[in-house]
Amino acid sequence: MTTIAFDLDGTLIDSVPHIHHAVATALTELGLPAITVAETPGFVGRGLPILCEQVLAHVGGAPTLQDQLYARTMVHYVETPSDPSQIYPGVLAALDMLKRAGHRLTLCTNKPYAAAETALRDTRLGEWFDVVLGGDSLPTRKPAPEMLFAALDGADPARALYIGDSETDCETAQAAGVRFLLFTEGYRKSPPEALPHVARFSNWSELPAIVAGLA
Ligand SMILES: O=C(O)COP(=O)(O)O
Ligand SMILES: [Mg+2]
Repeated sequence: MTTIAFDLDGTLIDSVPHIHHAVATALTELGLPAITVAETPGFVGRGLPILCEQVLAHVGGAPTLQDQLYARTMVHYVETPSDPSQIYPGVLAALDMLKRAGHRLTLCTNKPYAAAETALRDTRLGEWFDVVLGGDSLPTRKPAPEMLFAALDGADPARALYIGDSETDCETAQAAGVRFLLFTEGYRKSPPEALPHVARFSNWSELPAIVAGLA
């Protein structure tokens, strides 16, 4: 049995439309210009506090509005249903095969826990994971390694795997001493070669065989 940790946004779910809706609605409520869908991936990956800080700078809003933007975005994050059709193709079959192979599946996302919980509930992805950790579950968030350590629950990091889409995930895996697998269709900013990984895949149907070769 291998403990496998998964990232959420840009890895299991193409959540940019949902995130964009929440942030753009919150910006409008605060009387600020909205961001576009195309701009949104550039703000995703380091958690909601950093997203709010960067979005405010981008639209020319006062930094003092950060707490309000966070609070309003959270309301829409939690109240707006997540669409199960935004799960990347092949994710459910891959999770099913990995679970049947006896692996322990866990989730490590920088999305605030309440928003992750509702997304996992709406998409029914939640039932696959033994442990779910969000960006505010611990005093630190990714790329600090504590979230991965907590998901491993004492298992040897060197025997575990972490699957994610971004620079943040790669740095987290490196900090924790966990092998990193890169899903290439998410919200990465740099080329795949720039992110050290033991394997990469663009289609979830490839993952069970990759894991079988590494576990
Ligand atoms: O909320 C974020 O910034 C990113 O979330 P993720 O860690 O699931 O990619
Ligand atoms: Mg991600």
